[in-house]
Amino acid sequence: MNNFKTQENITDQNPTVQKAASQKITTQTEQGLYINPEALTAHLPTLQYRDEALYMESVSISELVERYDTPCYVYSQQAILDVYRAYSDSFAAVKHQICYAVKANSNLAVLGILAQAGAGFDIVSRGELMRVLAAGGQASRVVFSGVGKTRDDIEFALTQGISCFNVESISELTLINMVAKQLDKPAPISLRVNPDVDAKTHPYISTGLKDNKFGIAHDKALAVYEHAATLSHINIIGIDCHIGSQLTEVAPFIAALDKIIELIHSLRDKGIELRHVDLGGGLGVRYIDETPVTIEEFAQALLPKLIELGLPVFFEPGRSMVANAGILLTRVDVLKPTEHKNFAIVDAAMNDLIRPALYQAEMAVIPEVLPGDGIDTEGTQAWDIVGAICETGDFLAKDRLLSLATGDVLAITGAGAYGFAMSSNYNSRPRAAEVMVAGNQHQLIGKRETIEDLYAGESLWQAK
Ligand SMILES: Cc1ncc(COP(=O)(O)O)c(C=O)c1O
Ligand SMILES: N[C@@H](CCCC[NH3+])C(=O)O
Repeated sequence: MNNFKTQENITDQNPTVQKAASQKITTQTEQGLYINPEALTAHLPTLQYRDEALYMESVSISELVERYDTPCYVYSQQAILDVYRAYSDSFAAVKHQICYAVKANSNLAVLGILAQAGAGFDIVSRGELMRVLAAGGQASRVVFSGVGKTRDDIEFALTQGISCFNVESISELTLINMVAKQLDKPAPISLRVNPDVDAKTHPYISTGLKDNKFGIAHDKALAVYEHAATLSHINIIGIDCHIGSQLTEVAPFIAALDKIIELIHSLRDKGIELRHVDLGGGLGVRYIDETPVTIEEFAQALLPKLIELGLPVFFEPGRSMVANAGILLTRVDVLKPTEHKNFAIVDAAMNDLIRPALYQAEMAVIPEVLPGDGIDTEGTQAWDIVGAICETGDFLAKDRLLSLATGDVLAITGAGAYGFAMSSNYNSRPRAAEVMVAGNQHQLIGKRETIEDLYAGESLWQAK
């Protein structure tokens, strides 16, 4: 049986990393990457070791595994609220609204605790708005982003009384005006401006470059605002931008803000006065050993310009609110060492967590949160942690130095954002359970799907 001795195993075998491994989060060797679980969790807000056992808040992970089984997402309520408060406190010097980006994690319990804390929400579909309302959120604190809002979406959002549509094209503006006229209810809008700023992030999650589908080009925005001002049922109230996700530096945010401020001045010159500026989301998190700017540093960098501007400011954080509040627990089913590579096949897969497959995202794996009593392997080796799906791209982590046995439960950290929210049923796999922890309490907040659930809405062809 394994116990929590991975670090000793690796340092025994490889004296060159002996000292480094004791303090550093990562040690890269020729064989693979070693992640020191204790150094990693020292940077995670509510995940920590007590007597070599892993806890989230005051609940031991082994208790959660025994109760809810694997694969299972677990979220810390405290961690989510702490980040929300960090945003609120850091921007206290300006009037602000934190509109949590629902797409990052749209579980009702997550939305509910944020709604209770006073958060607003950034949504991209009618479905997300319905979730916010079902969780007790207020429509009057909702901003609606997205490039493809339908007539149905617009009608529903307008009827519910959302705060603002972040408009991404002229054709959307025309449609919103038309729907608003039919309902005889003027629509509050911002234009989402694409400032053509390099967010220096993965190309799939960069949204503020002129080649990206998002927003209205910065050099066209003034003309589109002037056009919007002529429309009978459009009420111009703000300006918006969102340049990408997992930004670790503040410079791209500042570059985008400068361009937005320049536009606000030009709009004032044309007699168009705005009531708020929305700077989107995008602040990055530490998955392993990245060093993104903190929320406090982010605020300190933006505040002088925002105070001078004198407009209320909206933010739409998604990842930074929830990523490090969540883990994905998964069990090692099969160990398959081969001549070239060692594969650990676990019970979670790309259908549960697609970020590694889609963006080659590196997420940390904590071994042996519950030791298995299955087939052990000899000490620390490099493993690819893979799912059982029939895709070569089905991996959760590659070349990780770990000591594994079948039955071991592993925790993938940073899984609170874009984890369950992006999951699917590929290969007819039921989606995982979701659990929330608060203090010494825990609760199932998302039931594991059954296989019958997967085809409950389907029917056999009936020949006539
Ligand atoms: C319009 C908009 N707002 C907010 C977000 C949230 O971004 P993040 O999760 O990086 O904070 C996104 C996603 O990137 C988005 O597209
Ligand atoms: N899904 C992405 C972020 C997308 C942001 C949405 N605009 C990720 O996991 O990193």
